[in-house]
Parts: sequence; C-alpha cells; structure tokens
Amino acid sequence: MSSVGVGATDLKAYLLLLREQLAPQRRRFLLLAALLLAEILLQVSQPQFLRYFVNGALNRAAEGTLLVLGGCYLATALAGQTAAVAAQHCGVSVAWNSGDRLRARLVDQCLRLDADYHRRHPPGELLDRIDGDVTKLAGVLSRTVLDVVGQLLLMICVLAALCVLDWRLGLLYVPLWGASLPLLTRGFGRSMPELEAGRQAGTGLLGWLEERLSATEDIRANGAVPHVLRDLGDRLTAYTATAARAARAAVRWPMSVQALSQLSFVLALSLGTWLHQRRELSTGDVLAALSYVTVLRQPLSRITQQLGEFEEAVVSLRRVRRMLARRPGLADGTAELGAGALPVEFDHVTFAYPGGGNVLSDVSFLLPPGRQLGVVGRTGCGKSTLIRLLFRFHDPDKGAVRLAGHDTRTLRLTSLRGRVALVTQEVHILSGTLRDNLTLFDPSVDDRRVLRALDEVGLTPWYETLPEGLDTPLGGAGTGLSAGQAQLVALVRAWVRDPGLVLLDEFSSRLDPHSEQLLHSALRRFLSGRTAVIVAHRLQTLREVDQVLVLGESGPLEYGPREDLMAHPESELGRLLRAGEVIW
Ligand SMILES: Nc1ncnc2c1ncn2[C@@H]1O[C@H](COP(=O)(O)OP(=O)(O)OP(=O)(O)O)[C@@H](O)[C@H]1O
Repeated sequence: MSSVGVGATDLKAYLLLLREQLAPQRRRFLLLAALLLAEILLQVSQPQFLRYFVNGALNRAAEGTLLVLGGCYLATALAGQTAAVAAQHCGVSVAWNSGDRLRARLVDQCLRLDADYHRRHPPGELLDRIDGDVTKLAGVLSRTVLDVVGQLLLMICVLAALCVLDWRLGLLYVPLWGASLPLLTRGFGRSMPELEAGRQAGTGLLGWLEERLSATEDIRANGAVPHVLRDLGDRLTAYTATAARAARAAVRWPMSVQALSQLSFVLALSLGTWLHQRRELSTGDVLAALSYVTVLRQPLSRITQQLGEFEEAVVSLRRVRRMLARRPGLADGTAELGAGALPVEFDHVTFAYPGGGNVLSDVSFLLPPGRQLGVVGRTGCGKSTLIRLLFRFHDPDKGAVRLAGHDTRTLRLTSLRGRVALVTQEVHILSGTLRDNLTLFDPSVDDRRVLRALDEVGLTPWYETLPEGLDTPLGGAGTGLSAGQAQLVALVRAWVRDPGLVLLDEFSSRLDPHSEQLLHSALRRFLSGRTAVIVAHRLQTLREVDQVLVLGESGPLEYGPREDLMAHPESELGRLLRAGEVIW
C-alpha cells in the first residue's frame, strides 16, 4: 500500500469500516445526523433575525415586533448551542462504541497471531495500535463524513443567503469560496508521509519503553540505569525530530485556508461599507452579511480540521488494516481431539527457526497414552523447541508431529490448546482475583474443582491465609506471589483444565527443596492417567517419567525406558548424570 497521499484504497477501506462499525448503531448515527442538520439550519436562520431586528430598530418598528425578533434571535442562538452540545455528546458515544468494537477485534486478532509476530512486535507497539490508533480512528468514524457533508451544506446555504441579500455579495463570495474547495483538496493528504513516519516513531518508542520497563529489575541489578537513560535520550531526540516534522506538515495546510477566511472577512467589511455608503444596503443587511461571512469561516476551518484529523486517522487505518489483514503463520485445521489421554508421536521431525540452522534433526518417538516422557540434554539443544512444536507454536519443516494419530497441522487450534496444557517457568499472574488467575476468566469452572486442585498441589495452607479466599485480588496492586508460588499456581491452572497431554518445561526450577518435594507428589497424582512430556534438568523430575529422550546438538542421542537407560552405565543419560548435566 502506498504511503503517499490519501488514495482510493484508503477511502474504500474507510467507508467499509464506517459501514461495519456504524451498522449496529444506525439509530444513534441518524440522531447525530439530525442534530448536525438542526445546528446548521439554526446557524443560517440566526443572521436573518439580526438583520430584521436592526432594520426594524432603525426604521422605528413596533416594540412588540422588535421583542419577538430579539427573542427569536436568542432562541435560535440557544437552540443552536443545544443542538451542538447534543451532537457532541451523541458523536462521542458513537465514537466510543465503534472504538470499543474495533479494540475488541484487534485484541482478538493479537491473541490469535503466532509467536513469531509477537516476537517482532513487542506489547508496547501492539498497545499503541489497539489504543492509540483506534482512538484516532474512532473520532473520525463517527463525525467526519457528517461534518464534512454538513459543513458543505452550511456553506451552500450561507452563499445562497448572501446572494439573496445582494447579488454583488453573491458575485464576490460564490467564486471565492468555490475556489477554496480545490485549495482544500490540493492540500489534502500532503502531510501523510510525515504523519506516518511520526506515528511509526511513536510506536517504536513505546515498544522500547515497554521492553525496558518490564526489565526494570534486571536493569537495576546490573547497574544499567544510566545506559538506559542515555539510550532513551538519543531515541527521544530522534523521535522529537520526526514528530516535529509531522506537526509542521500538519499545520502548513490549515494555515493557508485560515488566510483565505481572514481575507474574505476583510472583503465583506469593505464591500458592505461601500454598499451601505451608496445606500444600497441597510445597516441590518450589512450586519447580516458580516454575520454570514463570519459563519462562512466555520465550514472551512471545520473541514480543514476534519480533513487534518482524517489524514491522521488514515495513517492509523493503514496500520490497523495491516494488523487485521495479517494471517497467523499457522493455518488452522479442522480435526478435533477426543477425550482422555493423548498418544504423542514425533515422526522424523526436523525444525529450524527462520534464518537459523536445524534445532531438531530427525527426531522420532512414540509415546503411548497415559505415559510420561522426560526430555534431557544440554542447554540450547532444543528441548523447549520440541515442547513448542507439540503446542503448535511452530510447525516442523520435515516430518510430522501427531497427537492421537492426527498431524497437529490438521487439528483445530482451539481443540489442540484446549486438550494440551503447557506449564513453563514463565508464569504471568494477571490482575484479577485468585479464581480468575486459576480459571483464566472461565466462569464455567466450578469453585470445588479449583479448591481441589489447590489442595492437590499443596497450596491449601497458603490459600487459607488469603483474606478473601478465591476472591483475593492478585497481580497489580493485589497480593503478590513468590516465583515458586506462581509456578504452583500455573500447575493448578493446568489441573483445572483436565488436559489429555501435559507439557512441563522446567516448571519446578524456582522451587525450594521442600516445595519441590510437595510438587512432585502432587505431580504424580496429576500425571496419573495423562500423557506428559517433561523437560527435565533434575533427577527428581526424571523419576516421574517412563521414557527418556536425550537430545544432542545434532539430533536425538538416545530414547528408551528410563529405568533401562539409567541402569546402563554406557548410556547417554548415565553420562549426563555423571557430568552433572542432570542434577541429582
Ligand atoms: N524464537 C526463536 N528464534 C530463533 N532461535 C531460537 C528461538 N528460540 C530458541 N532459539 C534457538 O534454538 C535453540 C534451541 O533453543 P531451546 O530453547 O529449544 O533450547 P533448550 O534445550 O530448551 O535450552 P535450555 O535448556 O537453555 O532451556 C537455541 O540455540 C536458541 O538460541
């Protein structure tokens, strides 16, 4: 998509989004249109009352007539203001509703996009799209079309009223304002490249800030605060330069339009005075003409403002569309997984990350349902990658990963991830109650099931200290959890979902020996009757498994029943144990 100017594609996309977002709130949108129309009609009628009032006063009209005219003038002014405020209120509510719907769509899309997309777009960047871009877009979605059409209508009505007042006023203003329209369209879209660069720079800065702020502890612990601040200074300098260019580009165009509207007022004053001196216009007519010319300034400034906002919104629209158009790298399948423990098969699987060498080469194993496999090997040999393939964060380059006989590429992702639980050492505690954190906001999960899972994992004594039980707030300003407790909470999350395959990736690395002891007895109960693949760095974890796969740098080194491998002095597993690669 071109980034220069506002093109037909942008307008088409805007109208499509407009229809999509406004269809569910058609009534409110029509009310907004009616209010804007009322505001315009009241604005056009107001100078007429002024004109008749002044002419009447100068021609000694009856007091009653003057009172009625004055009252009408005030009433139209008041009604016009009321319509403007009501339109503002209605416009904001239409904007918020359409904005919220769009935000929900983007969050849904974000949650579906694959790990690779998230790796390249940090949360700060995504936030800027979900909130910053949508806020800009929502504003113009509700009002731009109505405002531009309404202001053009106002312009036509005012020009007609000027023509009726005196043909010479019409002769001056119709061509003058007619010429202003090409000025508007000529300037429109010119500042797009600068605006786009400004938005992109802002997004990049937010992504950078989010990354650094989430690494606060590491930065402080390593004394890196001054380096981070210096880097921030450099980035802010670059950002300010780009943002200033965007701001300058945005004001160039409205300024030329403003100059035109000032000129038109001076011309009205001169022509009106001249005609008045020649007694061809009454004082009331001159005042009405000046009043109309003042009103006439509004359409230009409102249209330029709306079009300026529209330009910014088009930048946001392009970014939002790019995000919505992004298809997850992994195509969804259609097959569903049944209930019960799932057999797992790796069939000559080879995998490399983009741009890298093979991480897994020709890995094969078959794990019957209800059995547990321990995966061991040196750091970086691909253990977590094997787990990620099972959860279908990635697809193998060669071979197939099968669950219950289905190639994972053919499975519906929601079915796969509903039946497979992944517990890693990275546990995110979300702002919400303990219940929310354990059920991940699924209201259908019964409290008794949650309490039983807490008990199985040995968290009951901790749970009993919580002031509000399952309603205790966690995360944010709520109760904090130690890293070990957080890992146990992650295990409860998995337990509550009753998975047919459990993937554990160094999940017990942050537990003290006592908690680890408790966890392992809980784990035995949890894994009984379920299939599990466990990345193990400790002998105690290995004791939970039936089979062991030893991975080496150039592929699988060994695969077989744990007891056989451990008993065999020449086995790879025995060598790893002796070398301390697996901790006793
Ligand atoms: N998202 C990624 N993109 C590119 N390369 C990656 C990615 N994730 C991991 N790697 C690389 O793949 C290799 C295997 O990583 P993996 O995390 O699977 O190893 P591991 O055996 O689990 O290591 P550890 O025992 O340290 O957890 C490493 O060389 C790593 O640098």
